[in-house]
Amino acid sequence: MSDDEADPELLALLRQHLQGKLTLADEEPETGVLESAEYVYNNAIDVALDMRSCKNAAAGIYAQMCAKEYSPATWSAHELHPQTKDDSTVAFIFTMDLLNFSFWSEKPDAERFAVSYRDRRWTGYWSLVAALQRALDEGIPITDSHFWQDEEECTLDVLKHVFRSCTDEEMPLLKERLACLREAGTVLYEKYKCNPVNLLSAADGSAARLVNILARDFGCFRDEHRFDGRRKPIRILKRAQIFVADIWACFEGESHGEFRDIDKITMFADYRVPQMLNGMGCLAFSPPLDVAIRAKKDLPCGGSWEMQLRGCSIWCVELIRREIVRNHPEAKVNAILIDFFLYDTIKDIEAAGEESIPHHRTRSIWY
Ligand SMILES: Nc1nc2c(c(CN[C@H]3C=C[C@H](O)[C@@H]3O)cn2[C@@H]2O[C@H](COP(=O)(O)O)[C@@H](O)[C@H]2O)c(=O)[nH]1
Repeated sequence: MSDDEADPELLALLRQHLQGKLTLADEEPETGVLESAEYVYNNAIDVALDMRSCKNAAAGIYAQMCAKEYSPATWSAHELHPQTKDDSTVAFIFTMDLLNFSFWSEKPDAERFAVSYRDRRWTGYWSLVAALQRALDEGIPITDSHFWQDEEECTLDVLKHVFRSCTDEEMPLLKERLACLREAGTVLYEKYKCNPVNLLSAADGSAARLVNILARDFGCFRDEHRFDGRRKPIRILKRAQIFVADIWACFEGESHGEFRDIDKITMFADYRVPQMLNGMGCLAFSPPLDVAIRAKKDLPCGGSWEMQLRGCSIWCVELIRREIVRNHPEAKVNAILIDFFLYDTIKDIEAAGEESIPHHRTRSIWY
């Protein structure tokens, strides 16, 4: 066959494709979060990454993760997380990550919102998990999407009871939490036979596809924002991603937790890990931003400062992950496990009263 004659087989394939008979295998989906994070990093002026500190942090993080044997199994080691591995656990984690936002308080520790459960006083993220477990113990079907839709049963007062505090401070954004449950109940009823397990089936083993399904079908998971005049929204998708990560970790990568592309999940842009990254010298703040954070000023949701904090944190953990993998090609480490480690570590630092800077203050349903 001379050079200018096309391969007959290729021609046949092309003809079939043009006739719509040949559907190329579904492109593996991307979430667009890492692309968004890199864009924010490249256009940030109030948040920067210190590469030397990122390299040093990578070595330290990897050493400590090895010493603590961080793995997906670490997730279930937390006494409040569900221990069974079945459909009810998927419903629990879905409920938890629908409401997994904004626990911070300006009150002193003794007066801040706290949940009393199993003879302990739980604050922050753990107050959410404790309140859900307590509700189930009390026979309230808080993880059942039929309950979320029942406006007679699932009222704001019932939610206030579920999340009742052992102090005078109420859980923040209770009305918004009820709205999240209502919306999720409706979407699950309309599209997923009322069962969050059907979301996993729709994702067909792809973590990225599951994140995209949550962002497409549930407004309360659509953590996307304008930044720096860019037409395409910046995708952060923190609670959609942490839902996938929690399922993956809880089921230790098997059954409901089996995702062939789990490493596409990024760090979860919350208000704790940026605090940790700054404390390690990896994230640097401009003087005005540094002053605002230390003064515990409100950073408006979707504002430039807040978007730079969230986007640069995602990119920072990605660079730390790449540095770890470059030095340890055999490492079973991804952005999820690095993130879980950083969150748990900043919580230990906070418990010891050794934070070097307060976490930033943005009140929102996104994180
Ligand atoms: N980036 C990131 N953000 C996380 C977590 C977790 C808990 N995950 C558990 C599961 C496995 C891990 O080992 C953890 O034990 C909660 N958060 C977020 O933090 C904020 C709560 O802060 P505070 O009020 O101080 O508790 C709030 O936005 C919440 O959504 C995480 O892991 N990563």
